[in-house]
Amino acid sequence: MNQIIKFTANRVWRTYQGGKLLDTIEGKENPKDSSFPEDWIGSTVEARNVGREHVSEGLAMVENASGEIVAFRDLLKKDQRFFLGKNGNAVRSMDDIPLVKYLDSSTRLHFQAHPTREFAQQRLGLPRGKTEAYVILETREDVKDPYIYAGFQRSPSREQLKKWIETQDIQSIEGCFDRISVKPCDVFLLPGGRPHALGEGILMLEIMEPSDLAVRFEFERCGYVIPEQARFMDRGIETALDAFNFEPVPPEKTDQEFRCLPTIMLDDGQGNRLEQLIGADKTPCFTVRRASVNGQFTRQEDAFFYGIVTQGSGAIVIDGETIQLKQWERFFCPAGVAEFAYMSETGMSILECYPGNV
Ligand SMILES: O=P(O)(O)OC[C@H]1O[C@](O)(CO)[C@@H](O)[C@@H]1O
Repeated sequence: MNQIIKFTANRVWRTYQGGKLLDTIEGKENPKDSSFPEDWIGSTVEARNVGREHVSEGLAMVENASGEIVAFRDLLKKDQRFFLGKNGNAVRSMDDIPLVKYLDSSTRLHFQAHPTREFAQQRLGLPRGKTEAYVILETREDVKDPYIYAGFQRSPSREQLKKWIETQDIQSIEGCFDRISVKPCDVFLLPGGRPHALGEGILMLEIMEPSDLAVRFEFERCGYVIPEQARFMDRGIETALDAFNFEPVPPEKTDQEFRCLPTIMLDDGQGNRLEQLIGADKTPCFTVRRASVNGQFTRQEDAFFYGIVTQGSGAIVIDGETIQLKQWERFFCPAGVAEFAYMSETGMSILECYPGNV
C-alpha cells in the first residue's frame, strides 16, 4: 500500500461554538455553528469530553485493505515501520504523531492553559503535554479585528489568579492579556504552560502534541458551564496552577515569543517553494512546512506527514499513480513513501505536519 491515506470529516464536540465553515467545506445543506467546531484530521487521540463518555470521539476511522472500517491508529500499528519510519535506529513511537485539527470558532474560547510535556510526564503520568500551534487560514468577515490572547502580558500572582478563578472574575483575568491581531497566513506557537484564549471568527489549522489535556480556568462560555471534573484535568486547583507559566510576555515581546516567521527551504525559481513554518529551533514537538506548487514539484521525504490542501487544487503522484487533491482535502503520507510529486497547473498550497526534529 504505497499510497497516501485520505481522511473524511471527523467532527468533535467541544465546549464552545463554531463549525459553520467546516459544514460549508463538507458541503452540508444548512451550514451552521454548533458544538462541533473542530475536525480532527487523521487523529490517533480520543477526545476527553466529560459527560459524553458514552460517545467515542476524536479517533479517525479509515478503510483497511479488506474494506473494513478501522481506527487509523490501529492501521498504523499494523506496520509501524512503514507508516511512521524510524527515529535513529528505533521505529518511531505512536506518541510522535502530532494531533492536527481544523478549528473554526464563532465565539471566543474560554481561557485555558495546557501542560508542557515535562508536566504531563512528571505530574500526570502521561507521555505528552499539549504545546500547540496555529496556522490562520481564514477569518470571518463580520469579525472586525480577529485576535488571540497568548501568555500573560501583565502576570497576576499565583494567589491573585487563584482568587479570580475561584470567584470567576473574568474581567480581571481578561485584564492580564492584550489582544494579538491575526490574519490569514499568520503562524503562532503556544508552548505548554502559556495561558491563552482563541478569539471568535477564526478558521485555523491547529497542530499540537497528541493529547486533549486542558486547564480551563473560565468555567462558563455562551451558556455552557464546564463540569468541575473538566476544569483542572480532574485534579485540584493547586495542580492546575502548577501547570501555568506565569512569566510575563510584555506586548513588545509577544511576536518574539509566539509568532513564527517562515523561512525558505527550497525554491526552484519556477514557482515551487518549500517553507519551514515551525522547525526544531521553535519546538521539538512537531514540524510544520508549507509547499507551494506551480507545475510539478518533486519531493523526497523520509518522515511521515499529514498534508492539508489549504489553497487551490492539483494532484500527488506516487509510483506513477496520480491521486487528485482538492482544496481542504487532508491525507497522511507514510514515511515509507520516499518520493512523490505534487502537480498543479493552477497553483496549490499544502501544509505539511511532521513529527518533531525532522
Ligand atoms: O475546552 P474544549 O472545548 O475542549 O476546547 C479546547 C480547545 O482549545 C484548544 O486547545 C485551542 O486552544 C483546542 O485544541 C481544543 O480543542
